[in-house]
Amino acid sequence: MTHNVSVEVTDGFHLVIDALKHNDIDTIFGLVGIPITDLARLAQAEGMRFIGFRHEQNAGNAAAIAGYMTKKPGICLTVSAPGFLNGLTALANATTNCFPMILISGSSEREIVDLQQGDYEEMDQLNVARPHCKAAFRVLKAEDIGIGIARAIRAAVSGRPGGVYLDLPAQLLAQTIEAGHAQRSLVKVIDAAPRQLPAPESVERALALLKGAKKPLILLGKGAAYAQADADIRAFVERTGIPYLPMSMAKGLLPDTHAQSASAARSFVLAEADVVVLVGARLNWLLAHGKGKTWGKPKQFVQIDIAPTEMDSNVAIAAPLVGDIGSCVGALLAGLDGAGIDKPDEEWLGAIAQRKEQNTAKMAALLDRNPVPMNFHSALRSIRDVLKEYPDINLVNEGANTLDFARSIIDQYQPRKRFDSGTWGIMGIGMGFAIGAAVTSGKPVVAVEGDSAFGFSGMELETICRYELPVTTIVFNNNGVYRGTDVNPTGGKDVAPTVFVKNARYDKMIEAFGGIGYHATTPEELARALSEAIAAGKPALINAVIDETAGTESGRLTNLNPQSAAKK
Ligand SMILES: Cc1ncc(Cn2c(C)c(CCOP(=O)(O)OP(=O)(O)O)sc2=O)c(N)n1
Repeated sequence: MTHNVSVEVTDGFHLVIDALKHNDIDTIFGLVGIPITDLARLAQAEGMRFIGFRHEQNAGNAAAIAGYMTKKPGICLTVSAPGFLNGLTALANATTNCFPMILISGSSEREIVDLQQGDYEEMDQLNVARPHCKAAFRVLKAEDIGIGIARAIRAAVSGRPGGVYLDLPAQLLAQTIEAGHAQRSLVKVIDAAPRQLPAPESVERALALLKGAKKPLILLGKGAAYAQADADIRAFVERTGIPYLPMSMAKGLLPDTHAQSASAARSFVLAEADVVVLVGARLNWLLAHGKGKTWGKPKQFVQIDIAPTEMDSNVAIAAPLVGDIGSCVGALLAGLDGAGIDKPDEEWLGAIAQRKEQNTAKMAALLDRNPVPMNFHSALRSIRDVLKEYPDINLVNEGANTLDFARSIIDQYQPRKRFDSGTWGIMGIGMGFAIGAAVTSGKPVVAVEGDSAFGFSGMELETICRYELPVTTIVFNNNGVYRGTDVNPTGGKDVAPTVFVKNARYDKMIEAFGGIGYHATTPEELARALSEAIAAGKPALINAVIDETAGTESGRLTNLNPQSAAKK
């Protein structure tokens, strides 16, 4: 006689969801399709949030900014090949910016891909991903899903955070596995991003260098914001009395109105400082590689970074401090009293104050003007004055002139509230970051967008409306990329490469999805619309008409454009 013993089984679909939830991950950003539609349905049915997008790059950007805000990897889920490739830009950008995220894509079976037999959406995704992310893994057996998710989480957040690719062939999801065995295969990641303490001698060396400094400067990078060591970083700045300069996404670690902020004297302090403490700021193109006329006189650098190989990347580092930023800053603070470091010279502080006063007066003169139509400055003054009333607002910002001017005009008062084009200067992060920030924080978001930049992700207005997110998008509409005045030299029918439809009404776009559209032609109209939109807490778009002649090609990066011989 045979006995039918029923064995409870589960499958790969359920195991992926169980493994994510087992590690306290509650949200997936993605775009459904073969073979992951049912995975998205199941995630939602099992109590996770699945935020469905209109393009995978925006879902990836939302996952990346969620990782930056929480220090837990954001999850992006896509279909194979084209969907994976659309997500790959966001994965690469996350890795470049050190945002922890995991791109999970369905894929074709190995035996078909490796024989190149022409499967539906066939691509060797694991090998395509590898050069563009921090780590990449593939899972072939259901019992390995738990360890695969664990490896991806640890790789994304440990050491220097970044993007991780996890390849899930379609048949893995349908694989069945005995339920008890499945449960035992789950892995809860313990201490995913362990503290990495600096060597005592490195701390002493750094403090000794600071002791000898006459014109010290602290430079805060977005790594300092990511570290969530806000109190210690503020204490280090305030106890040393050293002037500081925040990179754009580090703004708000101390309020931009802080007396020690040297932002209004940026060029002066970079050129004149003698010892510079880099806190989670890499000496890449954003800091002129630490050399040349931007940096003027020879400097000595203290560099705090979690990656030892970051040291000497561009210039010699006199005092490398390798470890996680919280541990490094904490060690400096602990050694401060015993190091006998004096407050900076009054002459140095006075020179900075004078330069700040001069530059602030120049900016005030620009901001006080009220040209018709608006220019970047009058529009940004209006936004600045409204946002002053919302110190915890999330601000997304991209464009060329819109990015450059907003960075110095709109003050930040709290850390991890400004999200922008970052290390790559990438366009297209706008709506993805806005959705990621709104879903992650549950708080209002204002996205200040160049009209070209907005165009990269504008279809996500429907996503914002569908989830009723408190996102107000302000489109700086100057009729084109950088500006709207270029002309086709041939006189032909085609407009110039940088010009858009004149006087477009982007506010009508959001109305198509039930959002609130505003059309603003003056700073007063802009301020009124912005205040109303934030108070309403609903999806809104303000079409801000900006003088089409106001832009500069490539904003402050004009010098990066190669000059064609014909132009010389
Ligand atoms: C993905 C991508 N494509 C193209 C660019 C080149 N680019 C582009 C296309 C910009 C848009 C500038 O136009 P805008 O209207 O957004 O901004 P402003 O009007 O504020 O100058 S800024 C910039 O560097 C980029 N950085 N990233």
